[in-house]
Amino acid sequence: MVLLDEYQDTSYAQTELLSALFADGHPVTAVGDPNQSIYGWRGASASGLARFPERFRDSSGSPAAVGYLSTSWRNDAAVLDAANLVAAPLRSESRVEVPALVTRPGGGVGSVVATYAATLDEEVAAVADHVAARWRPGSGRGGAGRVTAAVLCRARNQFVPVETALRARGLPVEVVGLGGLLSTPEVVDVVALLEAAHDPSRGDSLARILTGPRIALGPADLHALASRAADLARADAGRRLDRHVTSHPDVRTEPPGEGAPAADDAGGPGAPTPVTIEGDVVDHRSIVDALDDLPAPGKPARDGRVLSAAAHARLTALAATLRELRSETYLSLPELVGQAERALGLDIEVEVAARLSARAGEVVGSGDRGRAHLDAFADVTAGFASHADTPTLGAFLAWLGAASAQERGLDLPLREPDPDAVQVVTIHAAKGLEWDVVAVTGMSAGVFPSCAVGADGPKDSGWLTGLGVLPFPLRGDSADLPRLPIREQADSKDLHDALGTFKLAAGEHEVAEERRLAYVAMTRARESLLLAGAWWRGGASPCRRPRSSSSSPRRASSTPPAGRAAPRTPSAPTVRFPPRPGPSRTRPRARTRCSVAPPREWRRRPPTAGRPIRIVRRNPRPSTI
Ligand SMILES: Nc1ncnc2c1ncn2[C@@H]1O[C@H](COP(=O)(O)OP(=O)(O)OP(=O)(O)O)[C@@H](O)[C@H]1O
Repeated sequence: MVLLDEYQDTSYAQTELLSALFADGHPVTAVGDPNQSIYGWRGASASGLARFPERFRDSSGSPAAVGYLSTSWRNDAAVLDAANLVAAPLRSESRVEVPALVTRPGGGVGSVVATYAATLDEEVAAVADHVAARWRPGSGRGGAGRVTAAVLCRARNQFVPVETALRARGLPVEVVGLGGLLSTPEVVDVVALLEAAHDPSRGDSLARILTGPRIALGPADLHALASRAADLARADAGRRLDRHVTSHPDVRTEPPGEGAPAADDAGGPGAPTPVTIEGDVVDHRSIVDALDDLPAPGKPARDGRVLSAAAHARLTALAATLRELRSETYLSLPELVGQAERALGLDIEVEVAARLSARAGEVVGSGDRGRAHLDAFADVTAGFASHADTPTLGAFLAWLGAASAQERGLDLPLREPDPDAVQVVTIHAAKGLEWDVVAVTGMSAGVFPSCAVGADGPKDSGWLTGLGVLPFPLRGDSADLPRLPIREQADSKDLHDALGTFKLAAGEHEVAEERRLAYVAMTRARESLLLAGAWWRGGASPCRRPRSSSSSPRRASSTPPAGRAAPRTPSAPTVRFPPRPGPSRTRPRARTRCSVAPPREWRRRPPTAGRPIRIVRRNPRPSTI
């Protein structure tokens, strides 16, 4: 018997493979929820479940039998109501019947709270306050009294403000997933040191170490180091030019003196120094080179800047550390990472932070999480070393760079979440997990849902732009995807119209994917769910005009397909948003007229302006939350 779990995340190619293996009447059971299909961007086909009975017929040749697991054993009533409300359009448009989930017998009432703040800072503050008021660590055997909590983010760039706000309230925080791990301070330092050791052009990585607590260079010393790099570059250029012009009579040389590179850089006292053009030397040497070739103590650079004695001593020690790391490339990757950790003194630092936190009764530095971050990174390193074809430092750093840059692809949970820490996690990485208290952040139009919204509704370019998307006509599940019938258009006007129609359909497709993501996020909560957004968010163009609710007629249609039962009307929670900031309110830090809209396309009913927070249901029984 073969059990295929999370079948909604299966791609067309995987279905073909599985069907080649097992579709000959072999007993196969697939379990999945099309409303939780959140990997469409990497080829998963939400309609795969609908095709399963036909593809995997039983031994008698009949389509596979379908059964329903419609009881939610996790979510309390209010949480489930809200999740069902968000999923209602998905159910009505789905090719496979998906009954709304019902609460378990004797399930709790639960609560759903929505808050819409003026700014991002206020939003994360509200989230942190909400979590701090409910989260409790386990006490005694078996973690009695424990209330688990997590903050779910649509994108990793939301992690830092959330984590900062949680830590400010003394909460232990665990950032889940590789992407999150790479943003923890300890791991950032280790990676920066390795990058500086591996690649002399990574002045940016070295700057992180130089300005961190260990080296702590001030602006004047940083400037002096940059001047040293410039001097080295000039000396390089001079040497190159010198070689080049030995037979060129037009190039003038001048004796060393005021304005010349340091003598030790230019071939010794008395050596002629060619005149070079300033623009030629820019960026030829980085501060990594300068660190490797420090001037003598107290010796000024050509522009007169000089490293302080303390800075010179610390930089000399750091240069020795980098040289040592470079000379240890014969070590295995995990050993090299361990060396970098010790070279930075992180092993001692995290231990001290843990002990100070325990003694003070509040979180100092990374509290007791620093060691866990470093251990998790050691696991990642070991995993890479054992699986990669070329487990070199360069390959590892390139892979980490891709993990940082990719918003979703590599963001997998690395280990079981710590039950006594508040998790900060992307929604994709939260799939399959559950907590007593869940806060979903960034629920502002353009952030979550992340689709662009035009005057006619959500729009998306689908496969038309960007090389990362396979053209829909080439996909095996193209029948389930928006079509662009280019060949059927008679003229450019028709083609233009067809493009517009395609972009709207692709926008709807995108909204459906975001809606499934919201459904996944909301169903992670057992008892308490907070939905949070903000009118004004950071970023270059943070403002959008608020849109009317369910503005797209196509999406607003809740008529079920012919022959299918109408979905159960959910007992919709009423959530109100605060009134849109009036013209007298200006965006903090940047004066703009417009504002961010709440995710109205997720709701059937227009919100009524009013109080910012409404408790959906009150829990009449005593609760730990
Ligand atoms: N029959 C049951 N009785 C009591 N609790 C149950 C039962 N089945 C599942 N649960 C609990 O309900 C929760 C959800 O179960 P499970 O994780 O198996 O569901 P799921 O469908 O895989 O969830 P999802 O796909 O949404 O992550 C878990 O805490 C599990 O222990």
